[in-house]
This record gives sequence, structure tokens and C-alpha cells, in this order.
Amino acid sequence: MEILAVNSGSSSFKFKLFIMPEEKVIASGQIERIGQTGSIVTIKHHGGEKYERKDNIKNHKEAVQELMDLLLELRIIKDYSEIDGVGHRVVAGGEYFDHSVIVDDNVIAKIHEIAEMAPLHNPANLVGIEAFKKILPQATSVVVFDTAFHQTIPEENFIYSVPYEWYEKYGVRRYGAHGTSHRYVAGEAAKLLGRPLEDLKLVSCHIGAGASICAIKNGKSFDTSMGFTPLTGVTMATRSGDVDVAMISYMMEKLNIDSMTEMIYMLNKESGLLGISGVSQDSRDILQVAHANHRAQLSLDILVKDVVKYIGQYTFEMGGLDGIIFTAGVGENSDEIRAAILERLGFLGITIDQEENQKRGVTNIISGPDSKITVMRIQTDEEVMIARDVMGLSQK
Ligand SMILES: Nc1ncnc2c1ncn2[C@@H]1O[C@H](COP(=O)(O)OP(=O)(O)O)[C@@H](O)[C@H]1O
Ligand SMILES: CC(=O)OP(=O)(O)O
Ligand SMILES: [Mg+2]
Repeated sequence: MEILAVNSGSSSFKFKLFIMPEEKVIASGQIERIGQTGSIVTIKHHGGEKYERKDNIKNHKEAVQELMDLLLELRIIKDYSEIDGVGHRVVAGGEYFDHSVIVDDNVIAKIHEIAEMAPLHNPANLVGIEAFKKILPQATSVVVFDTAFHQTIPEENFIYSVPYEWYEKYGVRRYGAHGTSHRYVAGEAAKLLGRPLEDLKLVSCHIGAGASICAIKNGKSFDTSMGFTPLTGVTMATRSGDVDVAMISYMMEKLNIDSMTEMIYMLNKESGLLGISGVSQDSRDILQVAHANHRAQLSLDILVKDVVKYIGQYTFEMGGLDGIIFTAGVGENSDEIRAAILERLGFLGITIDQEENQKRGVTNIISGPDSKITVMRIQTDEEVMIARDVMGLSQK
């Protein structure tokens, strides 16, 4: 079977085309910096690699079209009809979905209904689902939810300290996100540690444009930093992370804004590293100027402190810690940010193997042999998880 796994992030659109069940990748690629100046298109396939900067990819619909054109142009496929299944990452599934499902009208309606639980993502995810339905009408279409993995979180960790009816009547609770990634890296961590996942207490730090920290106890999500929506938790590329909500009404008055939607937009799109630094939302740009720019350095210091804070919180909640995982764009690629976080955890007996930490494009253990807690950098693969679910559901 040829299965296309599609992963729309807030700043990126990633895909992998697999032959299943072999899990052989025929082509993979990503379109980064969607909607920013100079989107970056990268595609790897058997014939080589294509890398291009493009200024006209404004949204996820244009990203889908760009990808489908390139699959034919680069002769990765001969015809769209070759593709048997397509799997989509959808961020919010609410309490409706604790597993992946085949797309039908009811599923689409539910994703629409709870779009406010992931305002930057669910609408873009739906654009992808609809666009592919037109281009690949013959393919089985499956959705894989970020929130599904977190449905095991115990009540004391998902109920907010607000009137209980808000949960009962309106579904207000912590849902989390990045579950497919946290689930994948937890499995890989158990392999690296050579121990059963069911025996482990792990903290997974998925730090990309969106970032979330997850406590994984005995293989199950136990707590996570994102909440009702992917806005809370640690400081992100453009999202504020945790803030005091009372500040919002105060700022609405100061800024003479009467729309709550506009305020939430500012917390989602104009805050985080971008808001603090005033330089960029891309940590690569910030790292370049941080030595000479106080606000740029401050934004990184706050990110580092936030991650340290959650690792501490989750270690105490779980009553121990066997391993720390770094994953996603920043977590996998920035040795500086990983090192800054780990240096602050030195008092726990964590040491860093600098040589391992500085390697690029690998999955490895980056703590020293004497470290009390094993630290791993794991390349996430949300796409293979998506492809497995598409195959499983297609065969039912
Ligand atoms: N070498 C690097 N150093 C620091 N940050 C990096 C590096 N490479 C990528 N990133 C960051 O990773 C982020 C994208 O991560 P990714 O997980 O792909 O995002 P998302 O899926 O949330 O769109 C970007 O904000 C970028 O700044
Ligand atoms: C949920 C979320 O923030 O996803 P991403 O990091 O891909 O934007
Ligand atoms: Mg992502």
C-alpha cells in the first residue's frame, strides 16, 4: 500500500509517503515558514533532494497544492491514483476521540465543532482533509488526533480549578497536544534505555514552533503542559504559554480592544519568543543575535526556565524520573538550548556528553555515562504513527 501521512503544524506542513506495511519512505519533505516571508520547501526522494525558497505559500491550502504538484513533477508518483490512503494529523479531538478514525461527515462535523480547542490548527487540518479529498478521492482518509494519547491523564491533572459544571456541560478541561509525538518518542526512549516502557517515568519535551512537555508514567500520558487549547504551558514561538487570564481584561481596556478573539489571537500569534524578543519567531534567528540583544537572550532564557520548571513539576507529580526526552524542531536541533536546560538540572546529578549533544540529525543519548538520569534526543516521527493507523483502519 502507498500511504501519505500529512502533518500540518502551526508553521509547517510536513509529509511522508510510505510503502506499508514495510514502513519504507519513498519521499518525505516539508514546507516551513508558511505565511512568513520566504517559505522553505524541502523534498527528499529516491532521485535526490530538492530545496527551494518560495514567497507565495501563504496558507496550508497552497502548501497542499505545492506538494501534490511536486510529487508529479519530481516523478515520485506517476499518478495520484497510486495513493491508497492518506492520514491527517488533527490537533483537537476533544473527548470524542481517544483513537484514530476513518473520515466521514460526522467526524468532519466534530472537528469543526471543537475547532476553538485548537484555533491555529483544526481549521488548517480541515483545509488539508478537504483538499486531499478532492485530489485523492479514491484514497482511504484517516485522522489521527494529538489529544488521543492524553485521554489517559487522571482527573486531578485534567480538571481545572473552576466550577465543575464547566467541564460537565461544556467540556472545559486539559486536553493537551502533540500526543502522537509524545507517544512515539516514549516508545523509542524505552528502546534506547533497554527497559519496558511500562516501568518508566519519562518527561518528553516536544519543543518546536508549538511546544509541550508531557509526563509519561508507565507508558501512559499522566500530565501535559498544553491545556484546553495549545496556548498554555511553556513559552513558544508565538504563543504565550501560561499567563494570568485577569491580565487580559486589563489589557483590553488599555489597548481599547473589545474583542476577546483579538486578544486570544495576540496571545497565540504575537507573543512567545516573537513577542518577547521582537526579533523573530524562529529560534534560529534569535540564537544568531542573542549575544548582542537583551530581549532576544531573555526570550531564550524564559523558554529554558519554563522547560526546567515543568520537568521539575512532573518529576514530583510522578514521584521520580528515569529519562528526559528532547524532540521536535528545537528539541532535536538546538544543542545550545538543550545544554542550557540540562545545565540547570545539574543539581539532580544530570551530566551532558558534549560530543553526543552536538551531533546532528540523529537519535541518541546525550547525557554522560555517570548521569543519574538518562537524557535522550529523539527524532520524532508523527508520520510513521499516522501511516500505521491508516493501514490498521484500512484493513478493518
Ligand atoms: N538548528 C536549530 N536551532 C534552533 N531552532 C531550530 C533549529 N532547527 C529548527 N529549529 C526550530 O524548530 C521550529 C520548528 O519546529 P517544528 O517541530 O518543525 O515545528 P511545528 O511542527 O510546530 O511547526 C522552528 O521554530 C525553528 O526555529
Ligand atoms: C499543537 C501544536 O502546537 O502543534 P505544532 O507544534 O505542530 O504547531
Ligand atoms: Mg509539529
